[in-house]
Amino acid sequence: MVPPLALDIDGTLTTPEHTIDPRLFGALQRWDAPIVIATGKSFPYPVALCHFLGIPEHVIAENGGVVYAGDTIRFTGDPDRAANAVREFLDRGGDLGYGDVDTTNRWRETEIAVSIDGDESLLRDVAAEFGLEVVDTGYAFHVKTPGVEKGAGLEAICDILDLNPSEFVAIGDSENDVSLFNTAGDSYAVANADEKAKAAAETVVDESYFDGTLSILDRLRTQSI
Ligand SMILES: O=C(O)COP(=O)(O)O
Ligand SMILES: [Mg+2]
Repeated sequence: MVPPLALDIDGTLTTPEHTIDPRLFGALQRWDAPIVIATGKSFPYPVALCHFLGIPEHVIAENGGVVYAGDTIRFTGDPDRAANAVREFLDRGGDLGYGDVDTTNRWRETEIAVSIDGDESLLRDVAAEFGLEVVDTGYAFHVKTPGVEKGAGLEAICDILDLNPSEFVAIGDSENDVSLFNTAGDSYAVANADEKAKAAAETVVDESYFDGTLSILDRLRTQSI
């Protein structure tokens, strides 16, 4: 039996060009155990990914702020505080960096993302004043409520689906995956992972991006035979 998976998206299921690696489709469609997609992206992104992969929508979005599985959706965090902090960031000359339509934040419900090119030190100052934290995923800065984490999201999904987090294998690439690694029974970081993710993972593989994830899936499949 292959183990249940908790998979990060950016840096883990993607290519260096930020696109979904097309080999993901075959790899996950053949996976005979629950799969949770756990991301910092807003809710529609992982839902759409599951939908088009043809797998059940077991989703942790917004770094744990939104959890969806079965017929249940759960929200955690303080969206008003995040909105107030970002208003202050903008008032002091900061820029979210996503233009007027801003599809990165348009459907965000519990936290706010700022472009990785944004003013990090201003953002960190303002977030601290509002009692919020900033998570750097390598793809964006996320202004979020402390304690809202992918790991807590995995516990919530397991509660909904009557699974045990210790059965899961987590794969990720950045500091927003550390809590996921600590909650799952086993954990892998791909070679492009940041230092925090590498330090927290049980195993760091030699390959990067989806090459790394595919090598982990092959390894898990072989171990399960
Ligand atoms: O949205 C981000 O900044 C990163 O997303 P990820 O958690 O899927 O890597
Ligand atoms: Mg990632």
